[in-house]
Amino acid sequence: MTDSDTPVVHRSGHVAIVGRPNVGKSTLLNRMVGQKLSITSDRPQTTRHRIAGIVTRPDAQLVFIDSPGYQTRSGGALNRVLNRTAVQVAEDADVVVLVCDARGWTPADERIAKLLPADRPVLLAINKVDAVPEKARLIELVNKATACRAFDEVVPISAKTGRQVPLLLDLCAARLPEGPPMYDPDSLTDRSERFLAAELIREKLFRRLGDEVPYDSTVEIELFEELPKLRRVHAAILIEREGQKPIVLGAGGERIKRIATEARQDLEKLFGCKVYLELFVKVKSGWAATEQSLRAYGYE
Ligand SMILES: Nc1nc2c(ncn2[C@@H]2O[C@H](COP(=O)(O)OP(=O)(O)OP(=O)(O)O)[C@@H](O)[C@H]2O)c(=O)[nH]1
Repeated sequence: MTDSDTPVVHRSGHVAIVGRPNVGKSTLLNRMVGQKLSITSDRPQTTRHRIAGIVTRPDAQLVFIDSPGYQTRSGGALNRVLNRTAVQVAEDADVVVLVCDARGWTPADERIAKLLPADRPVLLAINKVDAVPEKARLIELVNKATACRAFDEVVPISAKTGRQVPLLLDLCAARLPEGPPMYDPDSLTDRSERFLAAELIREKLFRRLGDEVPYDSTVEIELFEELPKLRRVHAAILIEREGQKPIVLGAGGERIKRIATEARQDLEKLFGCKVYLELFVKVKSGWAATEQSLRAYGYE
């Protein structure tokens, strides 16, 4: 029998990436898809939306869904919505990747592990192994994790360096149901350019302002014009109070200018064309207070 006689099995399906805040889910998604789609920062809970990153290979199409980090402490409406989205993401997927931090298995990891559906493959990705040189610590973590639930596979990875990420990708692909691709092979995400623009601006905002960023601030795209070789974007950074404005603007507007420049450069790379970005600050008091107003901003 020659290779060409071998029946070609094609697999496709959804892979949920879940885990507590800050373990590196977005970094992993970006690494797998090879493009900057999901925002990353040192600040927990910067991911608030489900984002599909799509990997198309000859044998499989994997549609990754990034979820907001599970917030295991109780909180306001924003946290309730984030938690609901995260559980739902896992339940909607064919394969679940639980990401934890190699530096330690925490009670929060344990609670999330137990929330995950029992009737589909769950893989444990122990991320940031580059930060833990001692093997004994990893073994201890594996023992703790596997004592709390069974995993289909346990894979130590580094989303940052890419170590063992291809293996994780293969293990996910092998567990998807047989079927044709669900998306065009050229697409990287089911999110619109408009959505990605808001996410990238938000990432720059979080990075530039660190702990100073007003926690509930978000970004609203007020204009998104798609021209043949140009995108014109007007975006507002929404803050809670007038008093927070100087923090975002910086002295002489220098901070917001830098945020805009960095976001524009990333957007130009992502869209492959020139981007005119106008960024401004708006006070929108009480936007995070109700689930209804969250829905209005696209939080499911
Ligand atoms: N050393 C190391 N750091 C990593 C690795 N992967 C991610 N990080 C860092 O961990 C931090 C959090 O990464 P994110 O990808 O934003 O984490 P997340 O889980 O998506 O966070 P939330 O959006 O809060 O749920 C960032 O500073 C990353 O650079 C890794 O493999 N090694």
